[in-house]
Amino acid sequence: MKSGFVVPTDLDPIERHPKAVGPGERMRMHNHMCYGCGEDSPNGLHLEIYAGEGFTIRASMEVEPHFEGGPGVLHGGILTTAFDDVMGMAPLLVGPSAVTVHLEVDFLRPIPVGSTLELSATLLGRQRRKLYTEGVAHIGDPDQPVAVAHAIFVSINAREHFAEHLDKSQISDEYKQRLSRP
Ligand SMILES: CCCCCCCCCCCC(=O)SCCNC(=O)CCNC(=O)[C@H](O)C(C)(C)COP(=O)(O)OP(=O)(O)OC[C@H]1O[C@@H](n2cnc3c(N)ncnc32)[C@H](O)[C@@H]1OP(=O)(O)O
Repeated sequence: MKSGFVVPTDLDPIERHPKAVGPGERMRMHNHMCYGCGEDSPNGLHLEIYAGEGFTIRASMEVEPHFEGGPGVLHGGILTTAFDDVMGMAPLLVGPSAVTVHLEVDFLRPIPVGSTLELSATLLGRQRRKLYTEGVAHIGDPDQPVAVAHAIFVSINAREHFAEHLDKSQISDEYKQRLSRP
């Protein structure tokens, strides 16, 4: 497999945040209108995302007919979105809100409509504000991945990062209230 993703060798130590969701528990929804995991997003993926052991995250996704790209198979962009969201939860195990700055996917096998896609993500390490993650997807045999992803997230101050665009949110009032809390 080819990949341009390089994890630095001089990583900062990481430890699970004391307030992070425990292994086996569902990750707290960061935005109920999120296209990936928001339960109120009308056309979203509705991913249910769980914390795993250590620095891992997992989720399942039913490959619905309206996720089709090529005939009978999952659209690659939908898979990429699912990876983005599941891997984007990994930084929350160690604390910070973080946004994607880089995401790459190796598509290994077609994923048929009607299958159940199992996604997992691992936080590989941290260097300053950068959080390095790996994602794996399979549809049955965990030893036969159908796709592998690598991404870098950068931690942010959510209040400052989203301030300029908050008015465009479908739930701007809720967010203004949330982000104004000390
Ligand atoms: C409400 C809760 C939500 C919680 C969210 C929970 C889950 C959400 C899941 C979905 C996630 C998304 O889709 S997020 C949406 C898509 N992403 C975005 O919109 C992000 C757009 N980008 C940005 O706004 C900006 O690039 C920032 C703020 C992330 C970073 O800008 P900055 O603050 O000026 O920082 P900067 O110095 O440039 O970068 C910091 C470090 O990252 C490195 N870096 C920067 N870009 C890259 C890159 N493309 N590839 C590699 N490395 C990079 C820099 O070299 C530097 O490393 P060094 O000098 O330390 O070595």
